[in-house]
Amino acid sequence: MTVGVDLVLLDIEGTLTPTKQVHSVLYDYARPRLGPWLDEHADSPAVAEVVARVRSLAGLAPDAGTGDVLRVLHGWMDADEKIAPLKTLQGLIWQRGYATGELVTEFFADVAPALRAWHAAGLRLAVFSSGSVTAQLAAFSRTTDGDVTGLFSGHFDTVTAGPKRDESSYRAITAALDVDPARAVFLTDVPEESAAAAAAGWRTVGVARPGEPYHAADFGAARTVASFDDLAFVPAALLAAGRELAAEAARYAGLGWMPGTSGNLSVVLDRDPLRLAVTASGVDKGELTATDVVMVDAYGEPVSAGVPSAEAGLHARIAAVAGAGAVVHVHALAPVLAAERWPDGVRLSGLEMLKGVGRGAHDDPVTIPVIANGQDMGALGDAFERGFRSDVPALIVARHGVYVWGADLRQARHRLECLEWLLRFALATTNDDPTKEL
Ligand SMILES: CSC[C@@H](O)[C@@H](O)C(=O)COP(=O)(O)O
Ligand SMILES: [Zn+2]
Repeated sequence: MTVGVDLVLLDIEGTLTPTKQVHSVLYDYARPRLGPWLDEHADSPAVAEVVARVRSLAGLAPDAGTGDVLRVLHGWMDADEKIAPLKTLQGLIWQRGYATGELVTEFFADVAPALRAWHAAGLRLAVFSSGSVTAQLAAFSRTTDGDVTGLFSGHFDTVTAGPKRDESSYRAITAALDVDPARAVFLTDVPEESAAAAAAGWRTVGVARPGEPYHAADFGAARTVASFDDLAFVPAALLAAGRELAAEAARYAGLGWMPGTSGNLSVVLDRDPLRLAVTASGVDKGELTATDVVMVDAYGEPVSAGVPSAEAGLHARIAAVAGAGAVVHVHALAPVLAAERWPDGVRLSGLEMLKGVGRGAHDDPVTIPVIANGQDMGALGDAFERGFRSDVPALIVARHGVYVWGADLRQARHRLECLEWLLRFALATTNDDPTKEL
């Protein structure tokens, strides 16, 4: 099932990394270093604050010595208490471990490819872990899959967001990231965390990995997966565009303008950088579903999963040059016949329907440019740009089809329907004298 979301929030332990890694590798690394760290950094304000908070939380005397503080810290660690001053201290120690290369984060094998794919598709990624933000950044800077810090646009811990089983923490994250929780998903292996996020309006997926402590946990109504391979996330806007493109393509197919698998449609998702949602290649455009859509860049190259239309490069060029919000390409017959009759451009005048392609009045003529067909979209794009006029929203590719664009799919459709009518009229009224121009 493909889910449209804008943001993926991730738990770490048991979700991205094996739990044993935290319990044996990281805790074993931190435990013997806690005491020396307190001694070595006694002058550091951060450490002084940690010590003061431990004394107060554990009910120690305000001047209790390092030995007493250390005993409390070790007790919390043994009980796996996620208490903020302990987490802060561990974070500092781990940070040095990652910096020196003594520690390397081991992700589950399915994690890094999924994170990279989601990020490449334009999803925002963020982390919510009981490990401190400092520890999170350090852990992601040195992983079995390299430095992945660049993939994340937000880090939250129990200090910056609140307890992980508390609904308000997820509301705080929603506010901090300025995201609609209905378009955000939280992945965790702990059912209580999943429930708290769901109560705050988030989508949730339970991660029940084989061999992990919560592998048999009950996530209630939430979907559960054993691996990120089972998750298909696409940007919510891409899925919505796919739905719109599929409905639009069905209309054109119904008109007989998309024979076989011909034709393709696109809408602009973003201008900076340019991103378009374009129909998938080689499929019957009358049978498209919302997921038969691919995000492409300014060159028509895919930036999400799937194979985009072979003509995506021309769509992107038209969107960039004309500032169009939607581009449609169909293999209706009239435009191709018209280009055959008037290969230097199809001049149309004296018809009320011209107002449907952006002219001011019936006596405001227009010439639809014609370019030669080819398989190189860069060359087609250059030819389009040479003949481009900002007040002509159409292009005929000889012996191929027509491109029409507009602010959105509806405007492009209205223009295409009117243009197709004009071209049929032009052909029918010049049949006796094919050299005649309207
Ligand atoms: C009948 S095949 C036509 C294609 O070669 C092409 O011109 C077309 O319009 C559809 O290509 P597509 O890659 O499916 O978007
Ligand atoms: Zn085509």
